Amino acid sequence: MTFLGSALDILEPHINKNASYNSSEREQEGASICQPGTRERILTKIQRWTAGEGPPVLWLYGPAGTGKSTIAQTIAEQCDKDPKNLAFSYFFSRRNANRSDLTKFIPTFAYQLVRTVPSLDTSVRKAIKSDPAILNWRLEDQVRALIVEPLKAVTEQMPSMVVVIDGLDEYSEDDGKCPLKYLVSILIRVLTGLPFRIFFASRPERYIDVIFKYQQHNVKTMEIPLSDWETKGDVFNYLWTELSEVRRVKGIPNSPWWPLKDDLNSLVEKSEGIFIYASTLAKFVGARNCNSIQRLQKALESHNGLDSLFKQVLDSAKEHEDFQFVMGIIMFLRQSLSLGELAQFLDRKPYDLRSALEGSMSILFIPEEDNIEIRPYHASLQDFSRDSDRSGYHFLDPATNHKALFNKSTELILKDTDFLTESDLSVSYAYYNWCYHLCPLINDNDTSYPIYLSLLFLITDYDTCFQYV
Ligand SMILES: Nc1ncnc2c1ncn2[C@@H]1O[C@H](COP(=O)(O)OP(=O)(O)OP(=O)(O)O)[C@@H](O)[C@H]1O
Repeated sequence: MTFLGSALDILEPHINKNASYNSSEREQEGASICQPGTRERILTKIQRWTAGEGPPVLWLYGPAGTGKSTIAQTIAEQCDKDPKNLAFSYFFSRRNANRSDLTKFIPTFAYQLVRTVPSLDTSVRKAIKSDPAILNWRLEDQVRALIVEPLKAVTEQMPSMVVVIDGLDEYSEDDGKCPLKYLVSILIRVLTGLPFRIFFASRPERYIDVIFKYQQHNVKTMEIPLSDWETKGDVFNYLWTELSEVRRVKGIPNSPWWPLKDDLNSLVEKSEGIFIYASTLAKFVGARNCNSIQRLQKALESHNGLDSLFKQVLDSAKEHEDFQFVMGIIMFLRQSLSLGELAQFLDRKPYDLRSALEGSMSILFIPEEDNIEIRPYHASLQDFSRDSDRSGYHFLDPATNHKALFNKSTELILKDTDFLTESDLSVSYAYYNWCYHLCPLINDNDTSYPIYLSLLFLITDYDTCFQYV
């Protein structure tokens, strides 16, 4: 290795050029910043944090497609302007596995840091010159040699700088790669003693939650759940701006006004505040060479555009052997149950359910408390799961699932020695809904159903029975 030139020249062959907020790969991915008029409150909160308010670590988390990367992109861009205090930005990507290669992570960090603080160039260069193998060292030693020591060597007063790391859930540990928890904990442990503020963003996966909750170095983390921030108004503004642009570009006449405010409101309702729905729709309606007015009408009449997102999440969630069963039960329950009630209903432990559903936390709300209901973030997940044309091999068969629910209900009722008690909500669910789950099975030739039916007629309330039979 030659040492002519600056630290940037030496590091350049060893960095990942695709992962920073302003890489061309990010541009090709369609990375954008938050449209003006959207996300104002949450951006203000994060801007206050970048300016020094609150603990040095921030974790923004939220369901799939709600706009986390767009917020991370906005913060990275803002910090890279005035005052220029972006130390490093790194966007992991599910689609671009090259970004999970951590051998380039710290050299990329050092490279970007030297760009922000040119006076670090000499000490970084010296460090690599003293031992060129640094670039192959383990992560923690690389951070110390390429970031911590050079920062200690500069005499100038360092401003507080921001590190933006997006998509922790998109980092893949496959092929024996360094576990995510090491990466996060090394960064937190080593960097928080320095003038860094670290912004992480990810989906609300349990394994990531555990990393932040149980990290061992007592560094406080500010957690921002994206679902706590109302987005319908933002999605309305977004659609309004995007479709007004479509009207302008396509020369759609102003009278009658297009799009109608009522139509936009219906679309906002359909989106349930999930940005990816709105951005998919805007692309669909605004595509070149199409009749945008007809397309908008079609979008209003059709199901929404979250199917590919559902498939992506379900593909990995179904790896848990119990996932399909528990998911089927949740999708076909007549009314939602809390996690604890559902566990009782299925004669499982709450932990078993959490574990079975672990991979689906970005489309299903899995509460931490047992007394809170499990629910999909987007109601269309149910329609999707029940429609084989949309869901393909993620289709949940109504007969199989109603049968499972009916069987569980009968088991509970027949075991209920405290005849007709309603003290336990899972048993109460069984009493009130066994018939609802039986009805779709009426043509099923399983001979036990007539027997169950007559038994249950005897023990449950007749009004409920006759309502459905
Ligand atoms: N505030 C916003 N203004 C404009 N567009 C937005 C905004 N938020 C999100 N979008 C658009 O919505 C889509 C989804 O956003 P984004 O990728 O940021 O979501 P995400 O929560 O990071 O998704 P995932 O969980 O899949 O990583 C993108 O096309 C993005 O451009």
